[in-house]
Amino acid sequence: MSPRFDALRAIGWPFEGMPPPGPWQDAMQAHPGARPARVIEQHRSGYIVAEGLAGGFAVESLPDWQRPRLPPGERPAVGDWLLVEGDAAGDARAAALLPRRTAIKRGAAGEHYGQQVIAANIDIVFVVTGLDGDFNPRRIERYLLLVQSGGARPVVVLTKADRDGVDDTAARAELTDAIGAGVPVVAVNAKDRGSVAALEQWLPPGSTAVLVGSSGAGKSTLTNTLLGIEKMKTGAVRESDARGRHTTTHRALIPLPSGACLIDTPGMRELKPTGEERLADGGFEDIEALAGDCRFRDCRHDREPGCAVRAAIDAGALDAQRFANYLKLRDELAGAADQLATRQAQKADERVQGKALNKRLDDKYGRH
Ligand SMILES: Nc1nc2c(ncn2[C@@H]2O[C@H](COP(=O)(O)OP(=O)(O)OP(=O)(O)O)[C@@H](O)[C@H]2O)c(=O)[nH]1
Ligand SMILES: [Zn+2]
Repeated sequence: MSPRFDALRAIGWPFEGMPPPGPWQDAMQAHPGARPARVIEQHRSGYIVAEGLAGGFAVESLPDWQRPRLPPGERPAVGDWLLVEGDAAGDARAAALLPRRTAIKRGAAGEHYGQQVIAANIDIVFVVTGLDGDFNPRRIERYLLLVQSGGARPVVVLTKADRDGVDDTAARAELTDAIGAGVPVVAVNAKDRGSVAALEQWLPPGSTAVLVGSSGAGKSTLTNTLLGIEKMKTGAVRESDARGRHTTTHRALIPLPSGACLIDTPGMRELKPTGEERLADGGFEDIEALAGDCRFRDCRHDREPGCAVRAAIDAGALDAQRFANYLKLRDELAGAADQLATRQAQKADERVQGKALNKRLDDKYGRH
């Protein structure tokens, strides 16, 4: 059966039909009986995938993906494209994972590789922040680190620009100080179609976007405005919900009129920077590269002789403020890494104690 590319396109298939020559095409030719489908949920023994907008179906995982020590890059995640064989209504099986283009990763305590892929093949991440009390340049900076380290492109969306007393010029200036000028920043009224249309330039057909940001930042409002639906389950509904939550999470892949697709899963909604993001991948590559030229491998770039980083600052090649941000972040990351190590040590300890307890029970009552 040949793939239905039109249907796939609506859920983010990045080509107009067959992939061009390259690894995707090779994989498809190596599995001529299989067809592409996109992962929308990840479960212990398999995946829910979609071949279009009509419902998902279960596929059995490849045994290889069940190995506990599999590097995170090799286990499919939400947003990945699989090649699947068999009947969607019955015995569908995964045959291969198509190479991943981008990944949003997060440090995960207890994972062997310390990292977990939250979503794959995301082109654009809208980092959504309200221009009200929610506004916090440091938090935005953390999100950017998280996004850029996986290869996705971030765009900062400042919502509630229409609110009284909001000064988006001042907010932008503050933000540019923190993150530099390389990342687009757009201020919008998330409820207004004309205003939100400014985001469409990042939403071409076949692309995949996600919205991240704190609760109340305006993600649902933006989603609905992008969809052209005036009111769905946003604030008004939520206020009547005792648990303070609404339910947009069951729609994992949302096709937009622009031809792009939004991924909205609980994992994405809860995406928060942990502090374990890697500096080298997160927009500080230049500084890390400079550090490689310092005379001492453990140079703190403080007063050490032969410090390439200081030399670059003195020569005006590196902005002192960016370097200060880098140092702050580096200290925070070191703190987070310490905490992580402590947690992992505790876990290992608990496991050992658990085993000892099991053994005592086994000795007493026989194997259980
Ligand atoms: N005036 C104005 N209100 C907005 C704007 N964006 C969001 N709001 C309001 O802010 C409240 C929260 O917005 P939501 O879209 O529910 O926020 P969310 O990010 O989806 O929140 P969670 O679902 O909890 O993650 C709602 O009452 C929205 O109407 C905006 O640009 N302007
Ligand atoms: Zn140095």
